[in-house]
Amino acid sequence: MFKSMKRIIKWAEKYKGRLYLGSVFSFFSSLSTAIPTMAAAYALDKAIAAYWAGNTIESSLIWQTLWIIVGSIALNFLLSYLRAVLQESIGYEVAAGQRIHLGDVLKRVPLGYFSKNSVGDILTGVTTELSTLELQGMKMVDIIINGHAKFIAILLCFLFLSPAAAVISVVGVAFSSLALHGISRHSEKTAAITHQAMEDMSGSAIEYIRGLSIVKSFGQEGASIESFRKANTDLKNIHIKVEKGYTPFNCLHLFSLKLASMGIVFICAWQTLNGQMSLAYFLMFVLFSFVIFGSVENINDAAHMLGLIDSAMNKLEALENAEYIDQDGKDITPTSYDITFQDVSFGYDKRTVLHDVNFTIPQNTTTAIVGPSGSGKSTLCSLIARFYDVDAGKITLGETDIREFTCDSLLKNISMVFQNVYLFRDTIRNNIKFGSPDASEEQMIAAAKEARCHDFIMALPDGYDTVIGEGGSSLSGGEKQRISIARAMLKDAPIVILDEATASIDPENEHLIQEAISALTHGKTIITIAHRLATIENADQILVIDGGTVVQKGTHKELLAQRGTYQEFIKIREQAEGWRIQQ
Ligand SMILES: Nc1ncnc2c1ncn2[C@@H]1O[C@H](COP(=O)(O)OP(=O)(O)OP(=O)(O)O)[C@@H](O)[C@H]1O
Repeated sequence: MFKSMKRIIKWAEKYKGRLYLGSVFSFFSSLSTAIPTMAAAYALDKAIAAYWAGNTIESSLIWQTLWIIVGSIALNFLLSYLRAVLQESIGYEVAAGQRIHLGDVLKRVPLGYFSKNSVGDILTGVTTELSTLELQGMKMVDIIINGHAKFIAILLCFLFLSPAAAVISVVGVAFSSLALHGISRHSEKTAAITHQAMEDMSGSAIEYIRGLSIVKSFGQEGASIESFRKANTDLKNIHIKVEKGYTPFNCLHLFSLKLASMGIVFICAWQTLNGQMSLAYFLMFVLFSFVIFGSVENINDAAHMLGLIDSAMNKLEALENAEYIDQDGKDITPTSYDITFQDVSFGYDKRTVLHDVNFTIPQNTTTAIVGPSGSGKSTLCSLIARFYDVDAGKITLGETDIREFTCDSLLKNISMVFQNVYLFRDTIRNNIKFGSPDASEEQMIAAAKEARCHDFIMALPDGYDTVIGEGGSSLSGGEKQRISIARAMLKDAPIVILDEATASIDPENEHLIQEAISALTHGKTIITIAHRLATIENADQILVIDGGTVVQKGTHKELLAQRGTYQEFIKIREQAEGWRIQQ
């Protein structure tokens, strides 16, 4: 339990001063809660003594007692307030910083990380697990420190007035600590399983929601609802099992404290009957016997929660320690924008996808990459942007191996337009300005005009302030494409990687997208996964990829003259587009 607490304090290291000062206030606030009862007992004792002596009760005693009670209540309020001000926001402040940091970590890990770790795992880490720490971390530290502080404060009074009652209290707390240790151990053992079940639940919920359109269109519930149901049942069963395992320790913890309360009442009654304690102090002890353990009782929940927090911290540490792809990268400005692949091989996991790839893309030229589905075209583009690192060989930009760049300094030079456009749930303005947050309104509108999307944006009721749905769900495929082109245009990077849309876009949209692409690529180094014959024909260089290697390389004319994959490919494209090109 204390080990977990130390971890939380380390987590909030930046705010350690506030945390400790808050604990000091917490201790004195606990001490001040005992003062009214003690003052009342003292006054009652004096009053009873005066009554038996036949004297009148001095009014000054009543007033002094009253002022002490009012003063200690006010002091308690002030100290509790100061503790709350100092401690309660710490969790939120640390978690907010950590969330940004985790976002940065995820931006810098290789994309392979997301294949090895499920979205559910990562999502649970940055949301649920971090929230557990954020909402509960400081509270648990307070419950444990405050719980013990309150106990020690009242124990000091006991030591002063009845050492026997103090001994019984310590024995009661010692027994309850054994039970708390059991709760901690049980929680440590089960927390990882509980978190895994929560991650599975998130993962299957994401999968189910993502696949809903398919589920509806096929009128089937399918495997996704099955795994959602299974994850739900597993989570319920694990929660019930954990609660059942925790109940005996919890009962033992509460039982030892209740037994100690009864022991205090008995010993004080015995001392009163023997004339060793006054009636007033006996009443005070009866009251204290109920409150002394009140704060220690709450520690059982904290002990259980600390196990969960520990497991959440393990998960967050694993996320934070993920290796950056650009760990040793430097901010480099390339000497030119020539891109060269030298003996490049690469595979996802163990399966090699690219073998000994060699080619050069000279600056300010257009290279079309063609080849059958699954041949490795997108993988080539991902390697240029360093979404993954090559397994063998090297890729250079200018004269420099791209592994020497930081991701930011490399990607500053590259704009990418994907077939599957992702737009953020934000305004159209912010989506266009995503890669260039400092761009002016005029520059943003100019890019939108060049990308042929200004007119349809202005026709929307809120224009550029229109908030689009997650992933761009409230726009058509063609509109999303053009916004992504405007985004790339505004970035104005010297290298453009383009995955040409093959989706069945209507002729009007295709025409607009082609116009937008021509504006985007003017005077740049272009690498395009090309499907349209016009693009292929006009490229300065065509790379034909098949089975993960470059099988042909040259201009359209040169390749058409050769027998091979390219001729086949062109034949199929001609049939698809319904026209023949002139040789
Ligand atoms: N993230 C990934 N993890 C594992 N394997 C992958 C991953 N992405 C692609 N692959 C595999 O790598 C091979 C090449 O894929 P790639 O997407 O580069 O082909 P492509 O030529 O672009 O295909 P298409 O024209 O259909 O988009 C395929 O066999 C594919 O299954």
